[in-house]
Amino acid sequence: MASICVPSISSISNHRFSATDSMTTVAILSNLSKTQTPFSLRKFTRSFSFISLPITRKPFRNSFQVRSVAAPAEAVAGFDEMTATTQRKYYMLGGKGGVGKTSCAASLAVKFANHGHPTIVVSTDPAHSLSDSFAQDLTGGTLVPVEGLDSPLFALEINPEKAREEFRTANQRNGGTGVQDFMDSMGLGMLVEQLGELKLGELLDTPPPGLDEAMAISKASTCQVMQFVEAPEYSMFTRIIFDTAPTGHTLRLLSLPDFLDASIGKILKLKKKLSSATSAIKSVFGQEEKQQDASDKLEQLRERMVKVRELFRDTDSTEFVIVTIPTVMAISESSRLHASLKKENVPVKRLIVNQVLPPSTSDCKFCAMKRKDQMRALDMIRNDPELMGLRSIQAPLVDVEIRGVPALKFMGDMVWK
Ligand SMILES: Nc1ncnc2c1ncn2[C@@H]1O[C@H](COP(=O)(O)OP(=O)(O)OP(=O)(O)O)[C@@H](O)[C@H]1O
Repeated sequence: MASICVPSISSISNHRFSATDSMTTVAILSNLSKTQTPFSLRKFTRSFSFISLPITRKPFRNSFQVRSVAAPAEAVAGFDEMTATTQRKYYMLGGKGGVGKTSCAASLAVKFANHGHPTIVVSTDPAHSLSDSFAQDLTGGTLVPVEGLDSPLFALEINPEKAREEFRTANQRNGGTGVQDFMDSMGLGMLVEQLGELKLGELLDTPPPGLDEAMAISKASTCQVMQFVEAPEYSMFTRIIFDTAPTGHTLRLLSLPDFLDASIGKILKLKKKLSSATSAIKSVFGQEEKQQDASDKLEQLRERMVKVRELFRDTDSTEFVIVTIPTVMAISESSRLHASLKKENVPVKRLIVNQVLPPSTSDCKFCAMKRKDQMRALDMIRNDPELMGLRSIQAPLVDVEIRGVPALKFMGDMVWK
C-alpha cells in the first residue's frame, strides 16, 4: 500500500469512517461534522479534488494532539472557552516570517465566524497575504466581506502606502512642508534643534528605513483599532484578529505608541511652559488658532495611543499568540519575541508549532532525518525558559497549500481546540 508522510486534505475529505481509523483521523472527521452545518460540510468536500491516496493512519495518532509542555499551560483556555463569551476579544498572531501566521490567523477567524462570532481579520503586515490565504481579493484598505461562509467575516488589509501618505499630508496640512513649519505653527520653532534628543524631527521628515512605514501602520492601526473600539458600526463584531508582520516589525509597532506618547507628552509639556510667554506675540501674528488646533490634534493622537496601548495589555480582552515552526532558528526567535512581549506586558498564553512532520513509516530517509531534526527542535521548546510555560499546540505539515475557506476551516479544526 502506498503511503504518504503528511496528512492529506484531499484524502481526508474523501474519507469514510472505519474501525481501523486512527483516533486522530476520527477526531478530525468528527470535529468537522460537529462544527460544520451539513451545507458547509458539503461545500468543504466539494472544494477538493478526490485523489485516492491512501494514508498511513497509525503514525498520525499523536501528531494532531494538543500538547501542553508545562503545568501552568494546562490552565490556558481551549477553543470552547475562547468562543464562550460575546464580550469583544482581540487576538494578535505573530512570529518569524513564513511560519504560518496568516494561515493561523485566517483559520481562527473562520472558526470564530463559524461559531457565530461576527469577526474581522486585520493584516498589519505591509506584505499582506490575507487575500492569498483566503484566495479572494481583500485588498483596498477597507473592510471587505469574506465569501464562502454562512456567518459574517470581514477582512481588512491596512494599506501602508495610503497610511503613510495620509500621515505626510496631515503633517503638511499642519502649516508647512516639514517639521520646522509644523513646530513653528506650534510656537516651538526655536526648539526644533533642542528636540534632536527626541528624534522627532527625524521621525517626521527623514525617518530611518522601515520606521516611517512602522509609524504609518502604527498610526493606521491605532486609528483603526480605535475605530473598532469606538465606532457604532463595528460594535457588532465580537472577535478581532490581527495578522501581524514578522517579529521585528511587530515589536517596533508595539513599542511605538509608548515612544510617541512620551515624545508627544514632552512636546505638549514644552508648549505649555512656553505658551504663556509667547501668547502675546502669537495673538499679534494671528497664529493662536492654528497652534491650538495642532496642539489638540497631538493631544487626541496621544490619548488614542494610550488607549490602544492599554487595550493590547489587557489580559481580559487581548491575547498575543506566537506562531513558530520546529526549527532552531524559528524557536530562538520565538523565545526572544516572548521575552520582548513580556517586557511590554502583552499577554501571551499559546505557542503554535506549525508544520510538524508526522512520523513516517515509509523508507523515506529525508523524511526520517527531517522528523528527527524537528523532534530536537521540539525538545528545545520544552526546555526553553521563555516558551516552556506556554500552551504548545502542534499543527501538522499538510500536503497542499492552505488556501481558501475550506482549507482554512480544515486547518482551524486542527489548530484551535
Ligand atoms: N501546516 C501547514 N502545512 C502546509 N502548508 C502550510 C501550513 N501552514 C502554512 N502553510 C503554507 O505556508 C506558506 C506560508 O504561510 P503563511 O502565509 O500563513 O505564513 P506567514 O507567517 O503569514 O508568512 P509571512 O511572514 O510571509 O506573512 C503558505 O503557502 C501556506 O499555505
